[in-house]
Amino acid sequence: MSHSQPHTAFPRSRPRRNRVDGWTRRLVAENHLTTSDLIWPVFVVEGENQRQPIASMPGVERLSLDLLVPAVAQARDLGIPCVALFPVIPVERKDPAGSLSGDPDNLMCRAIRAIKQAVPDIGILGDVALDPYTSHGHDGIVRDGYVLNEETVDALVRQSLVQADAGCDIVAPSDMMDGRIGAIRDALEGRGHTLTRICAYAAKYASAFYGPFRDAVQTGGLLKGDKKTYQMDPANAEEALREVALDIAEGADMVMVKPGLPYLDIVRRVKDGFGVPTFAYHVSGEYAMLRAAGGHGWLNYDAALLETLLGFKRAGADAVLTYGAVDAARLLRGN
Ligand SMILES: NCc1[nH]cc(CCC(=O)O)c1CC(=O)O
Ligand SMILES: [Mg+2]
Repeated sequence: MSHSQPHTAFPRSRPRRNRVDGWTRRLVAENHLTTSDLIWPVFVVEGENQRQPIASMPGVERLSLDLLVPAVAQARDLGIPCVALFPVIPVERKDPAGSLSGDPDNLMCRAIRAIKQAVPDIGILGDVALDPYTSHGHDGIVRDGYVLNEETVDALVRQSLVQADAGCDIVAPSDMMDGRIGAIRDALEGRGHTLTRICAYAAKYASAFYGPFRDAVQTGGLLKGDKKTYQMDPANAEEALREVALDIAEGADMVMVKPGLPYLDIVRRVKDGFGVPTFAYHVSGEYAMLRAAGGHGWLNYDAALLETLLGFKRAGADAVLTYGAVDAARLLRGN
């Protein structure tokens, strides 16, 4: 390309030179998004041949085990390294203590075993929290309106052990109780699960962006009040670093920041400050916003999704949980 220049006052530095064609842009790209950066969250329901759409999450479905297993195999074929499992528990199986969470034959454990048997080469991240199982929708055992810490940790330990026994590769406590990482780590070691990884939702904020997820797992209607006595205040950043430091000291192998886009500053500070594997959760409300705008033709969903995910990488995330993982993997592979 040649353009005539006025011989006065031309810029010697032209950053646009490195943007002039596709191959140069590729050559100088600082960050890359690959299928290896994706964790795909999926919702599991009881029954057979169940494929239930979720109104607030277009493109996402609750799947029964018989349909989940081939979907996970497809994700594996697309190069996605890991799936995150979330069970949808019928309301009549819920109780105030979330007892079903510790049952070795609950839906979650059956899903883990079925996937491990049929698709052994994909990682399974099992969410550890009581909210799918409690009749009040809180992530713990409630007394006098307060979620009890130690009683809840005991339940989370049981839940982690049944999931690890079922073959879960990564247990991921998303509850924000204090001290649970250490308790779970000790229990896993005590049971010989020395290689089970713990991904700590270390900096999880009390967020409005979880709305569609609560539709998906049908806890929204049950939940009274909010989760502000255990999930973090969106105003705080230094506190997130203290939370991460605690979870690493207690034995976490990976840490999660959640939600994603409004908290990219936290992702960057965690990565720079600790250098540990750092994941970010592009949560249901963030996904719903892209889908809604895309559905109206107000933006291009595919392009906005890839740009969003690359933004997570640029902020320092090693992997991103996103409901758009399969879409992104297809786009990255050009099919
Ligand atoms: N243990 C609860 C849990 N695990 C994952 C999400 C939200 C994920 C999303 O919005 O995509 C939540 C919601 C909550 O804290 O109420
Ligand atoms: Mg904590």
